[in-house]
Amino acid sequence: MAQCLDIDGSILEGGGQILRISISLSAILGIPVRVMNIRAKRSKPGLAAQHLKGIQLVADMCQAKLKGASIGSTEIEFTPGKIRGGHYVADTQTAGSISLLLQVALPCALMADGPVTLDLKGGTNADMAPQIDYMDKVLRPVLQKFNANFSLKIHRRGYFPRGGGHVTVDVTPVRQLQSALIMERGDLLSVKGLSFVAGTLPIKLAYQMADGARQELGQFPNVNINCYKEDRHMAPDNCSGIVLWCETSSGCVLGGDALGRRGTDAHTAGAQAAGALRAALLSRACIDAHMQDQVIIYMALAEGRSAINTGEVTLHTKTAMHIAELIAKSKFTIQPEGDLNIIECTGLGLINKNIPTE
Ligand SMILES: Nc1ncnc2c1ncn2[C@@H]1O[C@H](COP(=O)(O)OP(=O)(O)OP(=O)(O)O)[C@@H](O)[C@H]1O
Repeated sequence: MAQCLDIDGSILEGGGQILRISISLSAILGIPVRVMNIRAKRSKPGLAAQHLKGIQLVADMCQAKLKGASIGSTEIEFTPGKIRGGHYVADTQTAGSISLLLQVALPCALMADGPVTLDLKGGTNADMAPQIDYMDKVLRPVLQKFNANFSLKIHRRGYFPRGGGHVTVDVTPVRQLQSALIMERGDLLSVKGLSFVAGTLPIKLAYQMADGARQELGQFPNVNINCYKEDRHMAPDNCSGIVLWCETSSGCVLGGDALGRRGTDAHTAGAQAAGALRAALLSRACIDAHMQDQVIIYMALAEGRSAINTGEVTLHTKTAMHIAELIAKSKFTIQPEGDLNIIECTGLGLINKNIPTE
């Protein structure tokens, strides 16, 4: 077993993402890690429910030894074993994000020795995290370019503060991730979206969010936003939100999303989601700002050179690159090109020996 690597959780972004990417890479590469100063830059440092359940999920998947993992803990040690296929369950028991449980577990599931089913419980549409619909409509097609495939089924929606959402994700592991060149934006084909309300909130809020989004996206063709109210069995609690995604002729998929807020005009949530997408489209970036940090681990593990043309590089992305360089030793570069930046990496080309050559 390799020597234990110390990771400082307070560097750069200093949030939960450092922990997730460290644990995923530790499990995949078989490198024990000690993560210290966990979420040191947050107002309430240490592990919250989503982080704790996420690392326990990965520990389960690879029969890791996990020390120091409890709510509020600022230091953990993770000694991974072999990643096994099978059925795993994680429940944040709060509105802690299901998407972020998936963010830590998905790269590991792709390197398991057999098919993986994840039953994930918590928040489906939570703040400061991708909405589950973003994972399905934006992350999924982007990851397909890396030969990383998954399917997801939403059984029940969970919102702040109660959570209670339930999503099943099926993952077929791969022998090797492939590199991706996401460099040509192409022409915009269409913008699609969903604008929802749930619980006792009136459907008019969904229409107002969609109106706010359409106004912001006025200059683009084929904007089609589906407004609806969630079935009360599927989503008993109150919430509203909007998720937008677009496709281009070269196969780029970009998104933008927002949740409605009590006391804030619903138009504003729509305009916020659309504003993020509009800015990315006008800059001719090939992925949106939130996708950047989420693809770094796949670039680090894939075979060969990946390159992605994107907007301003976020602190989350620089943080993910730093951790990937530290644990996986993959080298990243950022090359400015006018208003855009090309993120490049020659990946490890990790081979999952349990999966036969196709
Ligand atoms: N609106 C959004 N749409 C899509 N992805 C998002 C959105 N907001 C945040 N994300 C993504 O969710 C992840 C959030 O990571 P981050 O470390 O900030 O959160 P966290 O684990 O909840 O920890 P912390 O509370 O410490 O910030 C990042 O991958 C980020 O890109």
